[in-house]
Amino acid sequence: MPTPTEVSDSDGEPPPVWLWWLAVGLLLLVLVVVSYGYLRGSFRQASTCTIDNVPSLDDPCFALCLEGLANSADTTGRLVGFWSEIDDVYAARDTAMASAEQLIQYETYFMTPGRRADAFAEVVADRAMAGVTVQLLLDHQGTKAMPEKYWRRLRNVGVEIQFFRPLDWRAPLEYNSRSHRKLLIIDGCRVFIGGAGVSDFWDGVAFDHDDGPWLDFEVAYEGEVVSLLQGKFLQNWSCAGGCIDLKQGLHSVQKHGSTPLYITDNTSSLNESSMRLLMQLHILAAKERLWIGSPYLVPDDDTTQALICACKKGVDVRILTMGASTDKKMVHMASRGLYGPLLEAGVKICEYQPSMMHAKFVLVDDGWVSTGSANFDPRSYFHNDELNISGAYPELARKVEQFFIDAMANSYCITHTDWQNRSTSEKIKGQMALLFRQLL
Ligand SMILES: O=P(O)(O)OC[C@H](O)CO
Repeated sequence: MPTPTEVSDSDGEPPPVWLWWLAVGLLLLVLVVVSYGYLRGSFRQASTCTIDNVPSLDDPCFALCLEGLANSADTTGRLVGFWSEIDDVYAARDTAMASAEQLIQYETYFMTPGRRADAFAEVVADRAMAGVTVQLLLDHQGTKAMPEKYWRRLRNVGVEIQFFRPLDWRAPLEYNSRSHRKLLIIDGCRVFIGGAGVSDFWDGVAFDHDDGPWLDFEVAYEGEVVSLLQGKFLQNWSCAGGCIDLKQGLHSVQKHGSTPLYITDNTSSLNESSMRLLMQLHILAAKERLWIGSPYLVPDDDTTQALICACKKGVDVRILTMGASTDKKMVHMASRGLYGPLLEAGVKICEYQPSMMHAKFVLVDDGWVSTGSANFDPRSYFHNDELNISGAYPELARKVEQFFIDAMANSYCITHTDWQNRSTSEKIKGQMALLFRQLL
């Protein structure tokens, strides 16, 4: 029988040094991630947003609520285009840019190298060489995959380029707040607003299960709304270091033939959110129908309660969102973790199957519609700069309605039983992702 000393000698080999380093490295990594989450407010108690007695959409007080509560600008505009096939979206933008005579202003979040970025470069370079002022305002994080030589080539032909909020070591946490807007303005008189970045991702090439073009759409307006959006563009352009030259913009445009519209923009703030108030007002004003499109769906508790409340009132509440085709699996897991109470209350949640669903919209009752860059998640509510245009616009509502119906035909609507029976690993992943809910 071995003595205690003999046992200790044979089993007590110290772990190899590399294992210690690995453990220390992992510990540090966890510390950095948790500290980052902590400093960004990931574990904070989310501020509440409960609203009672929301006026109906046809009550003039609803518009006042948008203006006063959700900081929305009251304007007018005419719908001049709607595209829901991704080739058509890029073709419409490229054609409009190619026709510009004085000024192209473009603010976007996401770009990657590829044929879409090449086509974009070709058209803006061509216009710049023809003497058109081209101002590109690019989110630094969302466009970081683009090589420096791409921008150099554009700058060399006179394109003005500013990056929104590059990493600054003196304020590194600000890097979390991005410009998520997608805004193309042509000659100060036509604006394009929609979900698509400038990337081959939208052709469905980048991820597993992504077998077709992404589902998205683009809307174009003319009228006074363009001047106000130019102002929004110039605010961020100036913040990013660009000069505001009013010689070429902010034309006063006739209101004749236009429809009232409301522009809601959101800037980063952990305490308040115009976008959340906008969405909450829409949800609570609905009487018959509330159809929502959002790829990233991480509703806070008050939004969930408002959706449940709408269901209880008899409103037809349906949400179209992404399924297994996703560029952000963690967000999808977090979303699914939150489906339960909504499904139980009767909210229809349908995941688009053929490819990534990326459109962002809210359709309320017969003719009210809101479209733009905002998702239903804390990132759009509290961290990013966003832009949505809303209003009673039956012509646009019909188009978004058809888009929604077509998408639903290719979606799987999850039942409460499906949700309860999801795998243990999905439940665990969902809970892990939700630890960082406020940052998603
Ligand atoms: O952030 P979104 O909604 O513009 O989506 C961009 C995607 O993350 C690109 O992968």
